[in-house]
Amino acid sequence: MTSGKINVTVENIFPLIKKFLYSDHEIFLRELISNATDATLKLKHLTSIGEANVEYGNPVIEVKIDKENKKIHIIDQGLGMTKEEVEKYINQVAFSGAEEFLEKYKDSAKDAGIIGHFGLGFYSAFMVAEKVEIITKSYKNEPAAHWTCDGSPEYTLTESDKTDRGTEIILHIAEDSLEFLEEGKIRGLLVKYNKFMPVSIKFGTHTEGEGDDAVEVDTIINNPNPAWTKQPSELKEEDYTNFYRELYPMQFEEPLFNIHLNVDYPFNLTGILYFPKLSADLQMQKDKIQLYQNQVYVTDNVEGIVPEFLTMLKGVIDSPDIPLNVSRSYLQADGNVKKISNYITRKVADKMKSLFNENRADFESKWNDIKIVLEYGMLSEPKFYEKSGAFALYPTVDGKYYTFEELKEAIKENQTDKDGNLVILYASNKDTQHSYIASAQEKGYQVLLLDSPIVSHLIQKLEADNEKISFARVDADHVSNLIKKEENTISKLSEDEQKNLQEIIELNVPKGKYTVQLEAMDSTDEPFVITQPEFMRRMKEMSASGGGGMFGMGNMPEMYNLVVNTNHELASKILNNSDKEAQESNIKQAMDLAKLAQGLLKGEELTAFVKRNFSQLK
Ligand SMILES: Nc1ncnc2c1ncn2[C@@H]1O[C@H](COP(=O)(O)OP(=O)(O)OP(=O)(O)O)[C@@H](O)[C@H]1O
Repeated sequence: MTSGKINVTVENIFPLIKKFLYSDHEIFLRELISNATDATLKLKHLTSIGEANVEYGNPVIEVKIDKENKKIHIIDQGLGMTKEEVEKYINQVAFSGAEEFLEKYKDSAKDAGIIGHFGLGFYSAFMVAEKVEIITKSYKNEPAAHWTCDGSPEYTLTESDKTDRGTEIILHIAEDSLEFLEEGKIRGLLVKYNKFMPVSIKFGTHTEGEGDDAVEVDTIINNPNPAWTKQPSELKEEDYTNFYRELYPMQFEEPLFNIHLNVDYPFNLTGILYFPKLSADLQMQKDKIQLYQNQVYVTDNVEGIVPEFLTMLKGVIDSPDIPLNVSRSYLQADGNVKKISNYITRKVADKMKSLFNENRADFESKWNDIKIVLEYGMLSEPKFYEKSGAFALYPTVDGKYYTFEELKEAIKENQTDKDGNLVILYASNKDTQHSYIASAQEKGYQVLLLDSPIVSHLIQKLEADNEKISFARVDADHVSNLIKKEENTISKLSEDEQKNLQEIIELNVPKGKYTVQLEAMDSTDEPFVITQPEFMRRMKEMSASGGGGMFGMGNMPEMYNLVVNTNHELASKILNNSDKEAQESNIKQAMDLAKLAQGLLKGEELTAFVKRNFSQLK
């Protein structure tokens, strides 16, 4: 028997491990199963190249709970270790690794985000165990070894009579970790971390068949060959949907699209991303992409790895090339991570383009469910924006879908103003802006329906990037002014009359809230229209949905213009009415109708309006 002192300078490392890793005790199981998997795959490799002269067979990793004796066993059929190897890999190397880890991450260790990702390996067993045994037999023809350590730096190492190849780790669970002896707890951890590990993991047995045919079979926790490890050519659409179910058993909605990621140079990355139907609560949606390294689950927080706009997607990314033992800010500066992020962005753009080209009608039908992600991408990733011209859609209120180029072509004849600017009209709500949409359509204008919360930012960007193009919401001005065609129509009223009319109306309209603006328009255009100037409204919206440079704008009061058509009969009628009361009531009625069309007539005012109009019916 050998006994000795593990070579460490930190006097007693285990309490430290416990303390630092407090919040993530559960990772011990992932670490030990990873080691068992590595040992199994290494043996597979050795047998395949003829270095190990043993039968690889169909190895299984078994996890067993012995509740009575407070023990957990993790048993593999991998390559095992000789006594010398235990000495070398467990006593010396691994321990120095743990020590180095503590030295390096002492200060930042409180950042659980880092700590959980650090493969502390074998020694994480001491987070839950007061004593750990390793009984291991190498594939080489040598006696088995038995290592025991009780959490102090002392260990013993003897020979063992184990005859079958592989390693058994026995954890004597500490009093403060007895929860890990619960079957449900362990099953939960196995499903969380090991659901897709490449070697079968057995946890207990269950009965299959009934009556005389009933047999007891091993319960295998994982799917060792998940869809993302296969080639896209091997998979049918149905396989992708099935894998989505496997990933999110509680999710009942079908995904809209999937994107298979598969690259091995200059970095290694596989995965499948899904576009889900987005719920209104975008925050809830985040962090649903799972990150794996060689089929071992690492985290579902992919911030910094996946471009921000894609964090609303679901699915799996598997890459051994993402450094996880670093802080998030460092991650963003890492060259590989940057490349991975760019690759994913490009793949998503390419996929959108091919979906658009292959089946435009289908793509259009899904546009409303995916536009937020794509519009967000256009705003935040210049590369994505460049490519978006090929698939980004601009729907009209009538359900037609244009690309930006098509749109420009379709409207250039009728919607170019006298200065040569192309004016794109849009509405954000078909119902509340109905009367404005109708007026615009009467003039033969196309009206887009742009209703996502970040659209004001996108419009701003499109205007900045395209010369002589501007966007105006249909209620931004009187329809005759939205797209100014020729010099103003001549006013029927003289300048004095106009001045007079302005005063009369201003007297009857709440001060500060509305700016009265007289305009000479077609006599058939509406007499009173309330508009909301585009610029102020857009800045306010941008500020509300979060955006730099608009600081404070969100708090500005709503600003409206009251546009009065001086060529409409009503203007003359008001002006020439000598009965003050009748004049007032004409203005009041016209004003209320204008408010009604803009959705501003509410509450008490609305009640009074209804009452007044009923009484006029009498
Ligand atoms: N089940 C096992 N079978 C065979 N060898 C093992 C087993 N578990 C651990 N080892 C050996 O012990 C070494 C140390 O393991 P440990 O988990 O501490 O570190 P690691 O696996 O090398 O790295 P990591 O910190 O990423 O887990 C391994 O490299 C391996 O050689």
